[in-house]
Amino acid sequence: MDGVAPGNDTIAAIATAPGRGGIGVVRVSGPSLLPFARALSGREPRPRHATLVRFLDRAGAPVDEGLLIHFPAPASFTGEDVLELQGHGGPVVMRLLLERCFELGARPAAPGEFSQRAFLNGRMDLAQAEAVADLIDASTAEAARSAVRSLGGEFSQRIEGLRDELIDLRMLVEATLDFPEEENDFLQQARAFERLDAIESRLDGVLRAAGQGALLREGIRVVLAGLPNVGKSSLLNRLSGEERAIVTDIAGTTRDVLRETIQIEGVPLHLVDTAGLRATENPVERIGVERSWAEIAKADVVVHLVDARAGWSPADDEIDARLPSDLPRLRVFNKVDLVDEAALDRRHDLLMSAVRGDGIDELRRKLLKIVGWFPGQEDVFIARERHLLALRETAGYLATARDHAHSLDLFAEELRLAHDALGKITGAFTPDDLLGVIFSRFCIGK
Ligand SMILES: Nc1nc2c(c(=O)[nH]1)N(C=O)[C@@H](CNc1ccc(C(=O)N[C@@H](CCC(=O)O)C(=O)O)cc1)CN2
Ligand SMILES: Nc1nc2c(ncn2[C@@H]2O[C@H](COP(=O)(O)OP(=O)(O)OP(=O)(O)O)[C@@H](O)[C@H]2O)c(=O)[nH]1
Ligand SMILES: [Mg+2]
Repeated sequence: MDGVAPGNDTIAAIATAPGRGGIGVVRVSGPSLLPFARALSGREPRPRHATLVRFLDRAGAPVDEGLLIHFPAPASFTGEDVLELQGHGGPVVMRLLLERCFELGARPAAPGEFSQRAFLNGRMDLAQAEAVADLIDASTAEAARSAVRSLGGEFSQRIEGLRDELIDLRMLVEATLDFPEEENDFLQQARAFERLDAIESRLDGVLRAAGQGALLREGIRVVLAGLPNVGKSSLLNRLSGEERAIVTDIAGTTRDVLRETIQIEGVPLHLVDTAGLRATENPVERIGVERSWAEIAKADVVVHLVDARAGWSPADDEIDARLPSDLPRLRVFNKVDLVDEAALDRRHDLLMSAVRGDGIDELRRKLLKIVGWFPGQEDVFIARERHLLALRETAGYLATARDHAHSLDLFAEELRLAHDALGKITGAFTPDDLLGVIFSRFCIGK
């Protein structure tokens, strides 16, 4: 994509996935599209009305018959003139319609370029534009609902509320910079530290809420690990409700990594079943074990399964010691249907039977708890890792500001940095190259 200068050229893309049946939309955005619309249809479309037209080729022969809608600037999605060509959605006819738009002077839209123009023309802020992409990519209904909340501006409004308080404080501080002899007095009198406290606790609330939104968006990677034959694949099948993995009583059944995404309370859980961890001469199994460790390295949480009949063994100690030290883990004793619970050793977080179903609900609850999901929330807005980083950066500057209370200059500077960091979220202060990266990850036509 050529930077982020507001485009003054015309772009076009197929905005619906062409497939069997149904209709398809080609979307066009540019500075002035009435001549375009006339050449395309031989008609004068009425603003914001669907008009049944023939889309004509250069020779005036119909390419397709469909609905044409003209959204004159600035009341359109991008803030520019927008045309929508709603045709018969087959891949060939949609391609012909798109080619015709190129003939009339449009060029292919880059990924995310419609949203980018909407952002650059002030139709939405950056967090809202990102929510468009997150809505499309949502993997659960809850994630989709949260994305709609962010799209509607709930997240942005909370950021703006914070920003306004920060601006108030900054104005106070900056106004006093010219009177250095009053510094100490000033910070006390203006209740600067109380204001800072208030901002910090508000920021804390946003950070927590955004953390929940990021969980909904990204989901969590749960790796099922343990010695061979303890029931990892049985657990994957139980949680996904499908006979996804091969289960046998032969130790070393699973070799390749198996993935299955499920959801708990709308939080996507990316489950990974792995080869049982043991030293082995078998070269195929050994590669499987290496892959298990590679998955563990990328996990958000490990479910360490143990056969309850054998209990926690020295081999389990070895596995546990080799897990990354900060990786959350659940020690789960499986196959409790085969043992007398009273006789069990106590080194477990949970008792379970993948076959009979004991402990499965508790496992679900514990997994959510361990990654910090609070059950029963209704007003979550979608957020991204990028937003969390910006919020943490803001918090860092505010904390440093407090440490610089002896110098109004330094205090003011840290507040300025906090303000800039916060501005990255809505795009009020986002470097162009970062914008390019963000929008290039959207799909074409968005
Ligand atoms: N046909 C169609 N459906 C669509 C879209 C689209 O572009 N075209 N959208 C694309 O994402 C989404 C809806 N988002 C939209 C957002 C703003 C405007 C728009 O024209 N806004 C003007 C007028 C507002 C009004 O009339 O109230 C504006 O904001 O000034 C259109 C669609 C989903 N459905
Ligand atoms: N009774 C009982 N049997 C179980 C339970 N969970 C698993 N099994 C049995 O234990 C055996 C091994 O199960 P798997 O799920 O293949 O074990 P795994 O950990 O994936 O084994 P590998 O892939 O070889 O590492 C199978 O015969 C399962 O039917 C359980 O909760 N109760
Ligand atoms: Mg297995």
